[in-house]
Amino acid sequence: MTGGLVLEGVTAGYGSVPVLHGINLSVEKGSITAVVGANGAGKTTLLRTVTGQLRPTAGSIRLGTGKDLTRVPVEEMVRHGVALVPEGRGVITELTVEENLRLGGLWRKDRRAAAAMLTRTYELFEPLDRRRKAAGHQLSGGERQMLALGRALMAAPALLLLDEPSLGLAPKVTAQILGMLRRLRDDTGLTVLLIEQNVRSALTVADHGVVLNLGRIVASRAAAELAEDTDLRHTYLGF
Ligand SMILES: Nc1ncnc2c1ncn2[C@@H]1O[C@H](COP(=O)(O)OP(=O)(O)OP(=O)(O)O)[C@@H](O)[C@H]1O
Repeated sequence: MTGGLVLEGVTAGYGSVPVLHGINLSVEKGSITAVVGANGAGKTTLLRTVTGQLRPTAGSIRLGTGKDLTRVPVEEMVRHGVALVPEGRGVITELTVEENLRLGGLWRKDRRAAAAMLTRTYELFEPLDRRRKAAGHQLSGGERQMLALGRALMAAPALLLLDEPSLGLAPKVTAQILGMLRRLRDDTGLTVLLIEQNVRSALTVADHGVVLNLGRIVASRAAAELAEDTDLRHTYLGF
């Protein structure tokens, strides 16, 4: 397996209280991995640790390129090809769609590449193309999620991390957003790590599924297989 992202023995937490205990996880390059688990399982903590908002107290986090992310400051992550779509979406509601997107590509020195990426983003997200001049606060929940995704893609990441993209969205809109992730994976070979409460949707879109329980990985399998494992669903996912 080619690692898009590899975690080895990662332990992390808040203050002296560990939340994640020796996490080993390999996200295959060009695939979508969903991390699911009950409330408090440690999903958000895992994402915070990969993105450098929290420092692991043990273990390592590496990209497939070999780049060691373990001590990379959060603001440097984007330069190493790591982009986060945060929970609550992080769209700047006072700015227009286009201004938000341009912010995502701001750090890139190559202005022509950034302009090309903007065109590409509008091709991918047709609803955003129609609402270029609309302010963030005028958008629907689904459009905001699309904008957050588009903004992250403006950085041309190799690894995209998403925190609860379905939060507050109608099932149809969730399916549309998650369908876009699949298209992106197919078109660009993007590696995706997805944290979701919505287990069914997540395992439908993902190639691989990981179940987290009390800060430990208790299952790591093909997503379709996990979705069919009734015992596992009852024990760890509550349905
Ligand atoms: N900032 C914090 N300080 C201290 N403890 C925290 C903090 N954030 C989370 N925790 C604790 O870490 C554990 C894991 O929380 P985390 O938010 O990572 O879980 P989660 O799986 O994302 O759950 P949820 O879906 O409810 O957000 C919980 O016991 C939580 O109380």
